Amino acid sequence: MRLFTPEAMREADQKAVEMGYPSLLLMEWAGMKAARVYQELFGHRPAVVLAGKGNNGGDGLVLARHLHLAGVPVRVFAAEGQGGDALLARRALEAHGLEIRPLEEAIWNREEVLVDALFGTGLKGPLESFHAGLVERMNASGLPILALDLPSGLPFTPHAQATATVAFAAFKTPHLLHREACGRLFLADIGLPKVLLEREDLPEIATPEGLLPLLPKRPLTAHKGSVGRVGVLGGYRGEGLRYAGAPVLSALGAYRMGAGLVHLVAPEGSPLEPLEAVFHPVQVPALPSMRVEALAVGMGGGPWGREWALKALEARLPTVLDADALHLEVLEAYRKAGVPTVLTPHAGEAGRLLGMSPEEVAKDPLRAAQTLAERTGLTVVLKGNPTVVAQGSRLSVNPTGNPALATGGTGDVLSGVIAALLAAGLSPFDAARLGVYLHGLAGDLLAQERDVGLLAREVAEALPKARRALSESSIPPWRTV
Ligand SMILES: NC(=O)C1=CN([C@@H]2O[C@H](COP(=O)(O)OP(=O)(O)OC[C@H]3O[C@@H](n4cnc5c(N)ncnc54)[C@H](O)[C@@H]3O)[C@@H](O)[C@H]2O)[C@@H](O)CC1
Ligand SMILES: Nc1ncnc2c1ncn2[C@@H]1O[C@H](COP(=O)(O)OP(=O)(O)O)[C@@H](O)[C@H]1O
Ligand SMILES: [K+]
Repeated sequence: MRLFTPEAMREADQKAVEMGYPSLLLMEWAGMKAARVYQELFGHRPAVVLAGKGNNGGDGLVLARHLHLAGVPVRVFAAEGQGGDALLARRALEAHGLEIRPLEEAIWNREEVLVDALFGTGLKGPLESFHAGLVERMNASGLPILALDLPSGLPFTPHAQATATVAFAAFKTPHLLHREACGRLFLADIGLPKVLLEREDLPEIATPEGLLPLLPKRPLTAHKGSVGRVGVLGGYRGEGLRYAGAPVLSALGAYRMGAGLVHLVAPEGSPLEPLEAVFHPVQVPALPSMRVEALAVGMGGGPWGREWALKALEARLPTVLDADALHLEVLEAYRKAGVPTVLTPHAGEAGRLLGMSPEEVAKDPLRAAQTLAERTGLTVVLKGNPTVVAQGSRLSVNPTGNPALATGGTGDVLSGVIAALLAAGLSPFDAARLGVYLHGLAGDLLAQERDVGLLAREVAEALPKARRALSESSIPPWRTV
């Protein structure tokens, strides 16, 4: 599945029309599907539809007609001056005898649900004056808001803060970059010819269907030496073993992701955990002899991070470089050596590598991840919401994960997860996108019970359940209607 920009979506719509597909059908399906979601979420609770004068407003007018036909009480406030399909939608609604009042008179009461059909992909620049005020009034109402296609105002501020959003035909960038404003996500197939949605040049959204074939299989004859062995190198002696837990969490991530054996190389005196690991206490960063197929390097390494990474490079094995191992000259050495490498920076670490502030990175994570991948020639996992995986010109945006994961050590777990998948034979890009998806899904499963107060080790423990959920496709990140 591809992530569309508003422009790419407009192109697809235009091409559909050129192919002979009537745009009015798209609008009809959009409004009808959105009405179906409305009823699923709110039943017969009365609706107030707020419609702009473009096609997004047109979708709202179609929805109003379908709700009316289904017996849901509807009041409609619409901007004046519709043309094209939106005008036809208006006439069709009027034909049913529904009164359409001017948008300026929009008012609602406590029993109602607001349908935001003000602006979709056609918005140019931030909302101002009347529209800004209207959206702020909607948000302050405390009423549920169902946004059609996009919460109006996105990607700018102010914007509607939706309870749920029905995206039409495909997800667009704001759905994933401003997930918080969208509430629950629904994806509505509106009958757009499928070929128009196959755009290899656009970033992919990682989906359960796309990732499932990547899950390493475990044959009956599997043994601990055949399913992938991981070496974890990290920790730092100088500050009284302050981050001694980081490599342990990485080892847990690797085991819970299915590694057959995990070797833990850490400073002398580090905790001998997890019990299942093979321990290699060292005086200084070193690469002991061990039979492994992939490495996770740098967690809790502090000033030792650089040395850990340079020592690890001697193994010439697929490697995950995390945290303190992330230095430009280290990355250059890995690129030169041609070692399959995944780096896992958060916005702060990526910003340091790119010479940007963390805020600039977070503002456009797709571009930041791609720039870092191009500059280093390696596979980049830019962690955050959303996490973005980049390699060369390939970009994959991850839809799982939630703020419950914002707690110390969850990134360490992720490095072990990706290393386990590398050890199982996946390519860096596949190990990264599958690992990130399952790690986020583990967090989502836990957040169903508790949305704060998670421990990183619990995220590791939830990984097998996430793996099961993926193979049964039982926890989709959105609903398709
Ligand atoms: N074939 C299609 O094109 C389809 C489009 N659909 C809907 O159409 C939407 C896109 O429709 P449009 O391209 O008409 O655009 P919108 O309806 O999103 O908005 C366009 C209108 O907003 C005004 N506007 C833009 N920026 C503004 C600003 N900052 N402040 C105030 N007014 C502003 C424009 O002058 C125009 O009147 C999609 O999001 C989707 O909801 C659906 O009906 C499905 C099919
Ligand atoms: N708000 C959030 N939404 C989704 N995922 C998040 C959020 N906050 C943190 N995470 C995830 O949690 C992990 C945190 O990693 P990191 O910052 O390296 O932590 P640490 O160094 O403590 O292990 C990353 O995988 C990140 O994507
Ligand atoms: K909208």
